[in-house]
Amino acid sequence: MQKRGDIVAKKGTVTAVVNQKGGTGKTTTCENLGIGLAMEGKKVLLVDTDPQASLTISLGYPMPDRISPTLSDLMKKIVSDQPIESGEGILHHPEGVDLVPANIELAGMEVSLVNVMSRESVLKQYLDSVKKEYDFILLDCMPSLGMLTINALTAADNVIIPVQAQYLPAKGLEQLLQTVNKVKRQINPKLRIEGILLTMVDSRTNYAKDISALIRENYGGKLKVYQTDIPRSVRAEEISAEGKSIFRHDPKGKVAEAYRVLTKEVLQNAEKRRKRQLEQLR
Ligand SMILES: Nc1ncnc2c1ncn2[C@@H]1O[C@H](COP(=O)(O)OP(=O)(O)OP(=O)(O)O)[C@@H](O)[C@H]1O
Repeated sequence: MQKRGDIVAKKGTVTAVVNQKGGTGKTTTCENLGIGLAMEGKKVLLVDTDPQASLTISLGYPMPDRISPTLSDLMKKIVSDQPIESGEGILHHPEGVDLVPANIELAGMEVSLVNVMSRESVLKQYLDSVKKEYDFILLDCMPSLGMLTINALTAADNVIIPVQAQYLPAKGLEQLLQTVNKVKRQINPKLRIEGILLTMVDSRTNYAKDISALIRENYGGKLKVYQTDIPRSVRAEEISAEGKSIFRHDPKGKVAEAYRVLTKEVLQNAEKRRKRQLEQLR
C-alpha cells in the first residue's frame, strides 16, 4: 500500500522494460525514454540488468568488463549483507542520466542466486536504498524470464513491453503476461502493466493500427498500447555504436521525435496516476 508521503514526494517509480524475446527495442527504449525524461528535468537512474550489457555499451562504455563495480557487485553486497556506500557503482552520463552498469559477471550472479534466501528480491533491496534520489528508475531487462527478470519484476512498480510490430508474438506475449501476473500474485501486488510499445514500425500505415487493434481484441482492453509508436530508422540502429542518445545523434529525425512524444505520454500517465492515488487516499 502506497503512503501519501511517498506519492507527494514522487518517490521514484521503478519501470521494468521487459520482453523475453530478443531484439524488440528494450535497450533503445530504456536509453532514449530515460534521457527523454532527464531532458524534461526528471532525475533518472537507468539500471542495466542484462549480462550482455547492451545498455552500458550503448551509453558509451564499450568495455563493460573493465568497469567495477557493476550491478553484480552491488547485488553480491546485498546478498552478503555488506554496506553499500551512497552513490557506489553509479555512473553519471553526460546526457543527464545516472547508470548502474552491467557486465558478464551478472550471468554468474544470476546462477548463484539459486542458493540465496529471498533470491527474487535482491535487486529490489538495492533499489529501495537509492529510490528516494530519483523520479524514475528504468530497468533494462534481459531477453529471458530467468531470475534476473523476476528480480526486475519484483522491484518494479510497472512494466513497459516493447513489441516489434511486425512479429507480434501472440504466444510469447501470453507467456510474459502469465509471468507478470504470477509475480504480482505471489510477490509484488502493486505491479502493473503500463503499456505495450510498438517498436521498429516500418511506416505509419494501417499495419500498426491493426496490431494495436489485435492486441486490444485479444487482451480485452486490459492492456494499453501507447499512442506513440517508434518508427524504424537506420539512425536508431547507429546509436549503440555512437554512445549517445537519438536526441544527440539525430535530433531532428523521426525516432527522436517519437521518443520525445513517448516521454510526454509517460509523464502524463504518471501524473494522472498520482492524482488518482491522492484522490483515493482522501
Ligand atoms: N527504431 C529502431 N529502428 C531501427 N533499428 C532499431 C530501432 N530500435 C532498435 N533498433 C535496433 O534493433 C536492435 C535491437 O534493439 P535493442 O537492442 O534495443 O533491443 P533489445 O530488446 O534490448 O535486445 P536484447 O533482447 O538483445 O536485449 C539493435 O540493433 C538496435 O540498434
